[in-house]
Amino acid sequence: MQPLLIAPSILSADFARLGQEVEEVLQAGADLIHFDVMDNHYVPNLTFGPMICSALRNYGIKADIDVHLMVRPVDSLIGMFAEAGATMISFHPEASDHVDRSVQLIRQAGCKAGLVLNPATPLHYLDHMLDKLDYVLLMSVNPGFGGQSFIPSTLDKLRQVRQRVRESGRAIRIEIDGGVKVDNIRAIAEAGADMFVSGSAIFNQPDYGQVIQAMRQELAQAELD
Ligand SMILES: O=C(CO)[C@@H](O)[C@H](O)COP(=O)(O)O
Ligand SMILES: [Fe+2]
Repeated sequence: MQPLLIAPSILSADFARLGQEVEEVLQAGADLIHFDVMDNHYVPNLTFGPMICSALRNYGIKADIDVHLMVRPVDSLIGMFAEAGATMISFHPEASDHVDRSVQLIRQAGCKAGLVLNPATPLHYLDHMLDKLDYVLLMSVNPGFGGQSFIPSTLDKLRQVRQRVRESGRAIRIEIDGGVKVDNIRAIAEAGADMFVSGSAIFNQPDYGQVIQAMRQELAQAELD
């Protein structure tokens, strides 16, 4: 099992002071930054693009930036985000006409590539792709908004993804995104996730370090295979 990583989603940060927010959450113990890109087309919300990513790099942020593309089409944004400083890029297979090509573009751009599965997206999207992916991002809410509740059936799906990853024999990370909090993170880890996106549970509290530490304490008690 690889180290368990906590990735705060800046969707719930204070955008008026984004650089400081990212700096603070990293100082509070976060491992990397989750960057939700929404286009008001693939999902019914609109957030930020590559310019904000490069602004964070120019501000001095050195941590991995995990770009979660909720956009259609996908390919035209990949190079722009890589140039802007993204180190990981994931996309939703339903939003790409050529999933394998999109993954190739991400890897050619020097980033880690992830495929995102919505709550109702079947696992067969992983067929023929697991050998080319660096991570699978499993949505535990429907994409588009922060602050939603974790969909409980995701735990079973997570166990199935973990089994597939195990069978692949590759060190593919499994990231979970949506409704992750101190009180469910341990069960999520036990079901097979090793990277945890959390937005509102961290940024809606005054002390980010306290939440991240509480999450790490829960993770330390998880019974992992
Ligand atoms: O991709 C998304 C939502 O579409 C997420 O990354 C959310 O931003 C997570 O926020 P919380 O559910 O943790 O508040
Ligand atoms: Fe996300």
